[in-house]
Amino acid sequence: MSAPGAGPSPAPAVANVFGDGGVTAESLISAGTALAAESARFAGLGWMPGTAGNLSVTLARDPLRAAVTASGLDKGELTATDIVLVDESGDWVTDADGRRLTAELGLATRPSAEAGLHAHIAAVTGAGAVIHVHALAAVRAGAAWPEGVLLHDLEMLKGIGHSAHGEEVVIPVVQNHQDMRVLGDDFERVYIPRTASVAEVPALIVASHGIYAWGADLRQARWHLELVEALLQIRLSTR
Ligand SMILES: CSC[C@@H](O)[C@@H](O)C(=O)COP(=O)(O)O
Ligand SMILES: [Zn+2]
Repeated sequence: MSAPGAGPSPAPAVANVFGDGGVTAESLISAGTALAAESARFAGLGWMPGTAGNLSVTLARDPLRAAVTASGLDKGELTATDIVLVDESGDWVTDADGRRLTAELGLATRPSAEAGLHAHIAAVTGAGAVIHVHALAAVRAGAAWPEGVLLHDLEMLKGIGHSAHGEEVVIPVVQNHQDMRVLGDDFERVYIPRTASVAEVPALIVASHGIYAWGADLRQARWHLELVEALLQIRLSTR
């Protein structure tokens, strides 16, 4: 209990279960609240038809811990507890006795089928949040340019860290696969990390499926997603 005047105690970090990065029950539920709100936004845009799409927030690194949306739910109707805490492989985090966290915190019981790719993208890029939707322009562009979608001389490229003029930017495309380890390897093959002279492209098209976008936090991931989808719409309509 808190001493008088000391304010409420912080929620305890359960190191064995959450990892050593300071993940707490409080931060997990706060992530779930943000993921539900963000998910409703994309469902409203028609980018998550049926139960399509999933989102994650990175909560800790070394080892990686991410809150990912639960599988098979209507992504326009998520609540703060419709999430699962996963590790770097996208698997459920368990405590030292192999027990899952769900009962204590009232969390969902099945992580997104694509949690493995979320965790992989977060690990490789350092992203704080990853969003996956089934937006139409991404799927159309992936079909039109399976080797990657070339963009240049478009103002909105500035919003994903590139120049509006004189730079060729490729949104990578990988083939769809149900095994997230295969998709993760394919992602690494096409991902270009940021260097002093080259800016990262914070998005990946999965052909015949949808698009992943990421950023330092949920808001930046959303901006990247919306901008890339808009850029792809322009590319398709001006070819
Ligand atoms: C409605 S089919 C879409 C799924 O197969 C999948 O691609 C998807 O985006 C949602 O999977 P989920 O496991 O609910 O996170
Ligand atoms: Zn999907």
